[in-house]
Amino acid sequence: MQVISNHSDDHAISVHGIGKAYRLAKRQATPDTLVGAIQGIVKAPFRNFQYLRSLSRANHMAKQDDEDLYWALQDVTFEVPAGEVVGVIGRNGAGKSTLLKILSRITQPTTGEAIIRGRVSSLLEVGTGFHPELTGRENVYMNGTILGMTKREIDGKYDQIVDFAGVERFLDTPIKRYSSGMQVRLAFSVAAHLDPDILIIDEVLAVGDAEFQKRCIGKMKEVAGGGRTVMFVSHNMSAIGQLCTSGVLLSQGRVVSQGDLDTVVQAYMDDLFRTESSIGDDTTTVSVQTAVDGDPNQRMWKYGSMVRVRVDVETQLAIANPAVDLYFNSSAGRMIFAQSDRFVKHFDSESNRWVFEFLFRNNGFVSDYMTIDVGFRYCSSTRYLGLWQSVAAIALGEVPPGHSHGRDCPVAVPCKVQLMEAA
Ligand SMILES: Nc1ncnc2c1ncn2[C@@H]1O[C@H](COP(=O)(O)OP(=O)(O)OP(=O)(O)O)[C@@H](O)[C@H]1O
Repeated sequence: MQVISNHSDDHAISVHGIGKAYRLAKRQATPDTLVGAIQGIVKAPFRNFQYLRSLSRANHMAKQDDEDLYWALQDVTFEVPAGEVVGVIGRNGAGKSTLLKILSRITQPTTGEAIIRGRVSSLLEVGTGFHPELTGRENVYMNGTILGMTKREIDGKYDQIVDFAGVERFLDTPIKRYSSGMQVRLAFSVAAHLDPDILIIDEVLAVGDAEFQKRCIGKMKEVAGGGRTVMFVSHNMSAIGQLCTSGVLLSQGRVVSQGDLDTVVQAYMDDLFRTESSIGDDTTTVSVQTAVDGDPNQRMWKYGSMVRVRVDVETQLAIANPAVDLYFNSSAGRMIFAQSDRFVKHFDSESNRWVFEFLFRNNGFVSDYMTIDVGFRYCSSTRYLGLWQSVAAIALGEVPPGHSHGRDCPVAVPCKVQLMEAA
């Protein structure tokens, strides 16, 4: 249950059986009588004491089958040779940030140990590592000192840090007045320039603009080229591919693939980019299939190609006005565009199945990937049924050289929506 710093061995990072448990908050029962309320007040100190003790037990005596615990990481074991650039990937909530927090000593593992060989510099959530009341300049020196650098060493790096971050005019302004973009630029610059042996970066590319992202990747390459070890979390597979030499794939807190980058990324794509799935309840099943240019196995929705989203609805309910809604979301979880078919005129009471087809052309929306939320609902005077789930995801390609980026219409445009009775 510890994070150890050590300087022998060829591995910069060795992680053995790391687990991290969080204790789930329990809802307190509300008394419904006056006597119950008085009893509650009398017993409160004892209850609080028990609760605090249970919180400390999460770190020391956590059992894998304890129902009050949520295991964000379980049995995570891997080693990173010095000088390697490792991409840590996985779906939202897989445990990536928790792992980086443990390696950066921001939080302690509940089980297992991490051995870190060398000085670690990390950039985790926006704002961590900075004191909000101190100025940009003071924070640069504070971070350098924490990393074990002398004032003279920091002086030597100072101009490069400020240059890279582009915050010259705000150096004497307290950090709390910086925008989140400025904070990230400065934090990244500090982390990357202070000569760490191990650089740990969590999803910095999600905050900055495209130009800054490019410079970050360049800088991280430079750091890696100097023989440093880099651990980099990103949802952006193109950035991972440009930068990393190996990967670790986390799924539900466990390592499911590690080593060769191509193999790890492929395992992630297979897991993430389902082309078929279904949701439902006792009465209704909604199945969704995607196909790109007619190929149901194709996961890449490239510039210029068509994606067909087919939604099959089978229901035992006699319903009117069924509606299917599609929401396309970026990998950062932001909705990019939506398409609804709310005005279904055709309804055959004999049939309990419909097929909705939506067709979209990629007119220049290129990024890493999008997920599709599909919802089916109907309203009647007495009943409402709503089924919502993220059911499919499609990876986007690059715009081929010489083609327009479709700036006038960057999102895909639905070209056809139709309702057909199933055969
Ligand atoms: N302080 C906390 N208390 C309780 N649960 C937590 C805490 N921090 C993280 N978790 C949970 O642990 C799991 C892993 O979270 P983590 O942030 O490490 O995932 P992630 O892979 O980085 O996700 P994302 O890609 O969305 O950033 C999530 O289910 C999260 O809700």
